[in-house]
Amino acid sequence: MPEKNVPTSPPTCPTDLSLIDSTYPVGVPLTATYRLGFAFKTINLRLPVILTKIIDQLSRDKNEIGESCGQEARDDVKIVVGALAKFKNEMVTNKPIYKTGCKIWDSYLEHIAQLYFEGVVEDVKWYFAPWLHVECYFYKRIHDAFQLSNHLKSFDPFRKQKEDGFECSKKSSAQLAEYVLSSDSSDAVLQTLLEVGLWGNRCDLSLSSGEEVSQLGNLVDQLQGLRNFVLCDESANFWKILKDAKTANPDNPLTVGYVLDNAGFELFTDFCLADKLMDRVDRIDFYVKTTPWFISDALKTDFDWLIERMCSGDCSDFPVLVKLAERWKGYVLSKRWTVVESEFWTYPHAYFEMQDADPELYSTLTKHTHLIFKGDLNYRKLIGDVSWKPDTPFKDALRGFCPAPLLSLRTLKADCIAGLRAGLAEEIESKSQDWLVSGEYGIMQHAQ
Ligand SMILES: O=P(O)(O)OC[C@H]1O[C@](O)(CO)[C@@H](O)[C@@H]1O
Ligand SMILES: [Mn+2]
Repeated sequence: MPEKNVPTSPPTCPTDLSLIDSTYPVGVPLTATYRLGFAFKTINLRLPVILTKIIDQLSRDKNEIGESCGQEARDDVKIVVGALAKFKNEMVTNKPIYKTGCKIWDSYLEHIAQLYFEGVVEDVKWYFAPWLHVECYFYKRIHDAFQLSNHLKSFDPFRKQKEDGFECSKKSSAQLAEYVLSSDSSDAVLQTLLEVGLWGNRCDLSLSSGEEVSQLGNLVDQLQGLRNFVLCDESANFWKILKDAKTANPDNPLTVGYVLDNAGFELFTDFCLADKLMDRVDRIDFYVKTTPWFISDALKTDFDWLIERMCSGDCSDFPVLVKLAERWKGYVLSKRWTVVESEFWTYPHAYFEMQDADPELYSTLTKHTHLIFKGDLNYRKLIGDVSWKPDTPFKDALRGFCPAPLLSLRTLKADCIAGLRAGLAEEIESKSQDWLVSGEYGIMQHAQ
């Protein structure tokens, strides 16, 4: 690991509430301290908007919630809204990141305080703490507000947006389904679906603060035009490892650990890729979150909903969707597709910390022939949300995390990146100033 690129010493996080009018220096965890970084924009603008939307939506829907969950649930709405409003005030006034009473979170907070704030927990504040920690804490606190209620503990404030995300992309989904059903399992088709999976990641709802993002048009037809926007394509290693593993041990079951990101259209693209992958591997384990996360992230309920929805009368206009979903149901029933829930994905930890924080999950991941990590947040956690020099080797940025060979498919929506060839970042920057956060560019990076 080249010492010069690794942020061994913590950044100086000013505790005098002064922000810095620049973007991040090299080698520090991203924080909102730097006014010109995307972290600042997120904490200053995007997160308050997301929270306000939840509060408004709950207030608007309280009668409906009362009708479907009972009068007491209607009263619960008031409790949750009160807690969220108080929480919003903490955030916008840069209060400390308070303890939550949850051991794993509280000790992580102490760890952050030790690393960056000389152990003073009260100094870990919204604008000065590492962005990754703060943004994860944001969703944890939203979830905690619902835990104060009696009847809304498992209420998902983002469910409707996630479902709408798929509904609005139905036509494109049907075109993709047609492609999947009518094509063979050649290398070219599999590569096409890998790229489809990559670009499916443009459809997250967090970047848009919850505004509808749908796929329009036939994604397969759009791939040619999108190829110039792939900044790093190491996907050949993925296919090679699967092939070599089969040749070396034809009787050993091959499995892929597929760490999902967003529900809705992105999940649909993941299923299309997984469908064709079944000709190469024996089993795919899909890793999902356990609580509503970054608006559109997939839960087990979203996984099940999508397949059910496709089989239901609501998709009868698109028989290809029904047909494909029947096949996917079969994979689930035969356990060739499994859903694995783990709380670790909703911890604030970067992945280089997984082995200590959740040795069991780490060891489960080591058993896969290959791993796929979808999306921007997974990428941020892979490289520790650090402002690496963009040509830092991806493997170095992982800081030892590599439980099995892994492929990251990510469209760029946060200002951290590693693994680019020297000079490329500058080239792209001269064409598009917001290339790191616009979601226009993508990477397929591999490590083993
Ligand atoms: O769904 P993804 O691809 O992980 O994206 C999540 C989004 O949330 C962010 O973490 C910022 O809110 C960005 O990194 C990204 O825009
Ligand atoms: Mn997401």
